[in-house]
This record gives sequence, structure tokens and C-alpha cells, in this order.
Amino acid sequence: MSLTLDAFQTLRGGLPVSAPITLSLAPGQGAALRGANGAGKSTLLRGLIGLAPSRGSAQLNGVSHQEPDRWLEQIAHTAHADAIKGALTVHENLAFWSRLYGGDPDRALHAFDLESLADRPAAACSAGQKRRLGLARLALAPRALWLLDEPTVSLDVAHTALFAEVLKSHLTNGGMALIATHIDLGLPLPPVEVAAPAPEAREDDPFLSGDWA
Ligand SMILES: Nc1ncnc2c1ncn2[C@@H]1O[C@H](COP(=O)(O)OP(=O)(O)OP(=O)(O)O)[C@@H](O)[C@H]1O
Repeated sequence: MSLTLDAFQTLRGGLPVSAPITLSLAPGQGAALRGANGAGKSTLLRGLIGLAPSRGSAQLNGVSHQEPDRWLEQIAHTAHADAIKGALTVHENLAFWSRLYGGDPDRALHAFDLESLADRPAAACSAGQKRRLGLARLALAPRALWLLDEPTVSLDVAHTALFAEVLKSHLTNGGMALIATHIDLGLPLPPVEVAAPAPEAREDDPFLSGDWA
């Protein structure tokens, strides 16, 4: 049981977005993706769920990212945009996700302090409440790997601490996590630097290949 990335990098227009990443996570381990704005952290997470082209290899519990069904069923991803439906209530949103992920919506409501908002349309929630609802599907059913893109944006101090507890529990239970975050969550999350790629020669581009002089 582990996550291994070997020279994994995302591509845009055939060119790398960031330098290749090589890392291993054992069960119970997480890492914090660090890097300047625009370094490619979100794109890396998107590449790991097949939403951005990539090269290199990624293995999760013996499954390659090139086997999308078996790969994706082990992963929960949260992005900048909260994956919620505004016309549904908070509870209905989690009931919807539970049909995909399994698990108990009431348990997820409790984990993210959303019980008092259960019957409120998601569209009427505040930014931090929407963020908690978007994160609450993590608490529905276990997934081996969480890929989280700035999960604490809009959360107040108390709910940031609550999220950190949920994450700690995921890791304690043998889960793994890669988290793009600019803050310290108070957990042992070794930094993984996401940086600009080295200039790359491209045969069809005389400027990039250095043959223009
Ligand atoms: N659709 C797009 N078309 C062209 N370039 C894009 C597109 N989406 C992102 N980029 C560029 O790709 C690079 C990586 O973006 P990404 O969102 O992955 O960075 P990030 O490290 O997550 O940044 P931040 O810390 O600001 O969230 C940036 O230079 C960005 O401008």
C-alpha cells in the first residue's frame, strides 16, 4: 500500500507546466505541495486525476494512473471550486455524493459541523459553509488518497482546526494525502516543492532548442 510518483509532471501544449516530481508516501503519510502562485500545484493535482495531460509514472497501491477506473476509485479530490449543487440542500448534496462514494450523509454532516445547516439550500450558504460542504464528502467513505487543493480557503480558525482533525484521522487510519496549501495545518506534512521546469529543447521550436543563432 503506497503512492509512488516517478518523474511525474503535467503538460500544457506539449510542454511541462512544472519540474518533474518524484515521491513516495506510505499509508498514514501526507505531504504539502509548496510553490509560488502559478508554480503548477493545482495542475499537478488535476494531472493526477486525469484532467491534465501528464508524463512519468504514478502508482497507487499497485495500480497505475493509466488504469483510470481502478485508479480513481481510490482517490478523493477537492478543487478550488466547491463541488456542490446550489439548488439542493446541504443534506441533499451529501446524499447525492453518498450514492457515488457510499457512506452516511449524517456522519459527514457531523464531521464538518454542518448539522444546523442540513436543510439550507447550498446556494444560500456562506463561502466558508460551502467550503465545509465541499470537504464533507471526504468524510463519507474512506478513500486511500486525498488530493486537496487549498482546502482551508474561506475556513475560519475553528473550522480550519476541525479540518486538520479530520485529515489527521484519515492519516491515522492509514490514508495518504497530497495537499496544496500555503498554511501550516499543524500536522507532519513534509513539503514537496513544485517549481518551474528546466528549459526544454523542442525540435520544432528553434528558440527553445537553441538553434536560432
Ligand atoms: N487554462 C489554462 N491555460 C493556460 N495556462 C494556464 C491555464 N490554467 C493554468 N494555467 C497556467 O499554468 C500555471 C500553473 O497554474 P496552477 O493553477 O497549477 O498553479 P498553482 O501552483 O496552483 O498556483 P496558485 O498557488 O496561485 O494556486 C500558471 O502559470 C497558470 O497561469
